[in-house]
Amino acid sequence: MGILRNSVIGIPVLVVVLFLVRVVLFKTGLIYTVKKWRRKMVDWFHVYQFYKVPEFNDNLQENQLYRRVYAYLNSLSSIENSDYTNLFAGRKSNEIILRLDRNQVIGDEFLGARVCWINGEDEEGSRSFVLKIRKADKRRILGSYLNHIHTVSEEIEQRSKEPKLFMNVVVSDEKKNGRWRSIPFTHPCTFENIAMEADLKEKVKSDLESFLKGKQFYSRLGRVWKRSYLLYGPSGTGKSSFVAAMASFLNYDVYDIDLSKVEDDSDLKMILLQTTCRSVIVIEDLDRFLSSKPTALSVSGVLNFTDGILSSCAADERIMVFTMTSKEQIDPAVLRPGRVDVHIHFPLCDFAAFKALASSYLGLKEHKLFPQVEGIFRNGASLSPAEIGELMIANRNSPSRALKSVINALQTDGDRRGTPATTRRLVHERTSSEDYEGDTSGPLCGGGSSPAAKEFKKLYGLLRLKSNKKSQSFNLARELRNGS
Ligand SMILES: Nc1ncnc2c1ncn2[C@@H]1O[C@H](COP(=O)(O)OP(=O)(O)OP(=O)(O)O)[C@@H](O)[C@H]1O
Ligand SMILES: [Mg+2]
Repeated sequence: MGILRNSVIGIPVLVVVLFLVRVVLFKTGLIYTVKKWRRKMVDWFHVYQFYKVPEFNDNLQENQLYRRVYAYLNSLSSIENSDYTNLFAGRKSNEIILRLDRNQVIGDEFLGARVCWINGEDEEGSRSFVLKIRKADKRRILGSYLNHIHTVSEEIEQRSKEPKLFMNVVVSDEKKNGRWRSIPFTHPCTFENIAMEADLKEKVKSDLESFLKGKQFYSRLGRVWKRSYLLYGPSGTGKSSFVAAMASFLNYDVYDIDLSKVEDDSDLKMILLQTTCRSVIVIEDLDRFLSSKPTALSVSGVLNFTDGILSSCAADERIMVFTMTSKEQIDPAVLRPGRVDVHIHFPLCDFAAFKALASSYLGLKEHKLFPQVEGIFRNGASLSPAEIGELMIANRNSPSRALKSVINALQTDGDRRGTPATTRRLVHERTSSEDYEGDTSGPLCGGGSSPAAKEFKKLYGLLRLKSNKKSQSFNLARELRNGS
């Protein structure tokens, strides 16, 4: 009876005491001391192995693994539990970053195993990280754990990297190295700013994302890990802006190759070999270069640059982008699949694009003048997004005035786009390109230089333009083709 009474009173008392001890441990922070003792006890019953990652190797060169471990450890959430942590201001306002202090310990878990890292520094100031791992876990996880650190730190570096814009320069013969000069790449354009069919934007984004994840896929196929895009369309339709958007989406550096500063094919090879991985390599106005060829650089030099054996020696994970006004005159071999994987057409504005511009430049979703603008577009008038954007910026304080000036410009300049002025421009491009290609076959080219044939070419150009206008409109999704 006494025992029963004792346990009836004793158990609740014990529960209350344990609860109070727990409250005291947590409130006072003594729990961390208890945990430390418990860890020390557990350590007594395990055999550990230590791995040191020094900051510098024997030749006093930077140990890349140290840099990776540093990035990895400082990204762990358990850094907050370390006894001593440094706080720094980040790049963005209000951003605070945590950095492990020297001789501090940080724990990590991987595949069910607990490991510890010590951020060591000796009296002489040599720094290193020391990994403490149970011998029992070492064989099971060490290899994959180091691989994991590698992958995570690479991602972190990629995310925190400040992209650069590189431009090729002409240097003297003795100094063939260092052909690139760079500045921080701070172009504000993103996919969101570009007036373009939403579906197409999504397709490009997912194409880029699947490219990023495709390392194994490309190596299994024995292909160089690169992807090339052709952006073509009239001036001011957003091709260069799109390149900037691609680069900021990927957080890649941009190498903008000015072909007029490339002496010859071997010079181009040298330039390519000096690019780094994870970059967008851009050649603007390729059609203009192909038709004028101001330097000793050959067309095959440019083609080898895109798909030759040299490509495999240069840095991996590259996006190549070519821009041009029109691809009609270009030899199909230049643009064959594999050489250029994705073609994207940038047309002049249609009403949908105009509305997207009005929304981002003027904050207008609807306006009483919209039906009139739509009617003008339907009649075939058009301007480039750059022209419309400029009018909107100039009149941004008065949306109605902005729309009226767009209507006015469409009725004057825009009208000419669908009729002789544009036609002349395109026919001229067409003719000069045919001259360059020296194509003497086909229905257009019998007696290609006679005035009658020229008239026929102009007419043909006009017909092509009209049919293109219908088919191309702003339905760009069809223009996106992957590897075909
Ligand atoms: N589709 C678009 N959406 C939003 N803005 C655009 C668009 N197209 C052009 N712009 C604006 O027009 C200006 C010129 O565009 P961009 O230089 O990208 O055209 P481009 O096609 O490269 O012209 P070019 O062939 O002459 O080099 C940029 O400031 C850009 O903001
Ligand atoms: Mg451009």
